[in-house]
Amino acid sequence: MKPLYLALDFPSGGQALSFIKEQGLEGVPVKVGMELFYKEGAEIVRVLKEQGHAIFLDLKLHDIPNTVQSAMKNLASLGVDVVNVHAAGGSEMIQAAKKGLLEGTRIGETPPLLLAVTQLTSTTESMLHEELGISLTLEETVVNYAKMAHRSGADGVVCSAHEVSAIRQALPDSFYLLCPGIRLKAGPHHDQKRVVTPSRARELGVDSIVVGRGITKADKPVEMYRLFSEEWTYVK
Ligand SMILES: O=c1ccn([C@@H]2O[C@H](COP(=O)(O)O)[C@@H](O)[C@H]2O)c(=O)[nH]1
Repeated sequence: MKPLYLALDFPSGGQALSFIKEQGLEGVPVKVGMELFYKEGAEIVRVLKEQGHAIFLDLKLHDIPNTVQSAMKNLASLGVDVVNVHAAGGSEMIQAAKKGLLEGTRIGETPPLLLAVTQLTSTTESMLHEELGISLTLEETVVNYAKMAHRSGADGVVCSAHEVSAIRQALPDSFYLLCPGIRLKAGPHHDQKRVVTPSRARELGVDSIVVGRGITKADKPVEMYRLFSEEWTYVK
């Protein structure tokens, strides 16, 4: 199965849960990010799990290895499906994240997938060079991060679909590629810079996509959900 994670970027759990109910989106895979988690904490994860949603907990940990290991141990105990760290934290931090996840997973359960964020989909080539002082190209940077994450025990990376072909050439197909920055052809890009359509992401071999505002801010969210998911899962 190749999930489309609906990004629940809402100010409160009440708003997120009402949205799901009003739009009839009970049970769809969801992404809980910083906005919702920092407001509601683990309780929102418990409620969504109880309602049958697969959960990508997108907190993008980035700290010293010891702190990340302990934090991941706690996150694993929530029973979520996917978690992530910033690849920029380095190999020792990613290994520690993996260790924490294994420590926190209950016996008999599967640990969450561990993904490393390469370069945010809001980053451009010029930001990389001029603001972050990185002289490699964006694609080279993403592929380097992906290789390092793979060596360090991550199950995959978060990247833009723009870099998927280059990563697939460098690493085994089993390496999981999750892509935000997904927009319909005519949709607004908001703050995203490296965007692709759901059908292009599918053609490129992306494993899962994240869609937020294209659905949650639409006039008719459930119709947009249907458009995004049909374009994503369409089989000729
Ligand atoms: O590189 C990244 C990593 C994470 N995200 C998250 O995905 C969603 C995208 O939301 P849209 O409204 O569809 O733009 C959002 O929650 C981000 O925090 C990302 O966009 N890019």
